[in-house]
Amino acid sequence: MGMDSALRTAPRTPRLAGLHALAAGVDYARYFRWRRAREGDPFFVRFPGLGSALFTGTPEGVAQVFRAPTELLEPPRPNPIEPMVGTASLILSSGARHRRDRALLAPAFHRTRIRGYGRIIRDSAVAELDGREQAWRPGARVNSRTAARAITLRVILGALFGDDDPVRRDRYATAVAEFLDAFSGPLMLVPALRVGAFGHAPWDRFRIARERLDDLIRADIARHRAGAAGADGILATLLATRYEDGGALSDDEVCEQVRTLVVAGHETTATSLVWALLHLHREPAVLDRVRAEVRAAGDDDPATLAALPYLEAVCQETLRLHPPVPIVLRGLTGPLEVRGVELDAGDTVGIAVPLLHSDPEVWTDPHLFRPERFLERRYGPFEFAPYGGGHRRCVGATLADYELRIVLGTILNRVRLVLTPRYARGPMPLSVPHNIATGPLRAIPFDVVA
Ligand code: HEM
Repeated sequence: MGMDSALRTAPRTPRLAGLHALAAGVDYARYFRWRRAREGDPFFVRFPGLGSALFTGTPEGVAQVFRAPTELLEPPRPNPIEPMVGTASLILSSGARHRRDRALLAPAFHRTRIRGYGRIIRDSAVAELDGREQAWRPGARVNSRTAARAITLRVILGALFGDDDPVRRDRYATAVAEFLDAFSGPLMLVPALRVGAFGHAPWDRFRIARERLDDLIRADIARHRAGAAGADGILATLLATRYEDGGALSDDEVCEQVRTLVVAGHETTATSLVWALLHLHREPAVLDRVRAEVRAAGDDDPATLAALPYLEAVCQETLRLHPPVPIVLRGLTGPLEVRGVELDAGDTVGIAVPLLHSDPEVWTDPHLFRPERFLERRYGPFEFAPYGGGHRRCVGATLADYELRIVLGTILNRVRLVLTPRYARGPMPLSVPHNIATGPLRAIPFDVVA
């Protein structure tokens, strides 16, 4: 049975599909909960212009998808983020090509290499706290989104290029911000809008911003090829590695992989830092406990911070309640059954991560921020999946985990913050899509008190 014949509970008319898409766009987590409450799991969601997907958010359904034979699963097409990352990107390649490129990229993200990035991560956090005309001095108000983005961009650039050149950093910061801002929600979800209009359409602005970023990346590739750059970064590894048949990535392919890593490795981690800081400063008992653990560790040695169990639990609980990538999609190349629904080649299946992370069968008081749960029990890969799963699980997961703990630990060690009253006590802000990741609707301000 193909997807259409199984569409028993899906919105059927374009008008309804549009309303559903709107509801999902305004508050996707609530929309998912509403569908689960109304129809159970799994259910279909139709995105105008992008097609339908069967969504599941139960460990059983997730296991069926992540355990399916790899040749059955590929990235869905058309893909909302294709213009951002490009078709050569690891995120969008499939089959033998994906296997080959993943094998090429994975060593740069291996546990042993990640430890080497610890110093870059700590220094990036310290530079943000100490630099920029003492933006974090007592009495100052800090925009946590801007600060977190500055730190995570610095980390990924340091990991990519193996050094920290302030001129290049500034150029990239501007180009990446323009690029991300130019890729609006409508451009992502409505492919029909991806047309130019003599340089004035949103699509034109996006392409110009992408070209600007690519110019910077191509200049760095040329510098590396000419031997004028360090050999420690991920870029050097990408350029030096050869496939089994002796072939190598072309400059254009390297450019798309680098653009992918900048985009995938920057906003996701930044948004998690903001949510973690927000929760900690709304929950004094949790903040006290994690700060005591960090202080007792004595200094901000990166490896020590990364190994603190309660700090790790805080980061995991943040990723549970606010998975930055709330939807993980697969296009099918053949038949697959997901919780009793038979899907076929050409169909799309999705994991609704917020549902999985709030499944009452798995999580006690799922709506509460309670890091202790991660110390009391181990959760399996089909219960807790902020990094997706199977053969396409996030290649940067180890780096991201390491980065979250070190940056958060460094901030907690060095400054005392308070939330403005609106965020200290008011309702939690809505989570909305920002480019490749989701994050709080508004920037969350903190006052520095010491
Ligand atoms: C908190 C931070 C992060 C989160 C929550 C996150 C989440 C994800 C998720 C859910 C996927 C899709 C997995 C799937 O389809 O099963 C993914 C893929 C990916 N992520 Fe991350 N990510 C994070 C940080 C990073 C970082 C730091 C990098 C690199 C520097 C990175 C690079 C990638 C790449 C290249 C893929 C595509 C992997 C593939 O298709 O083989 N991510 N990420």
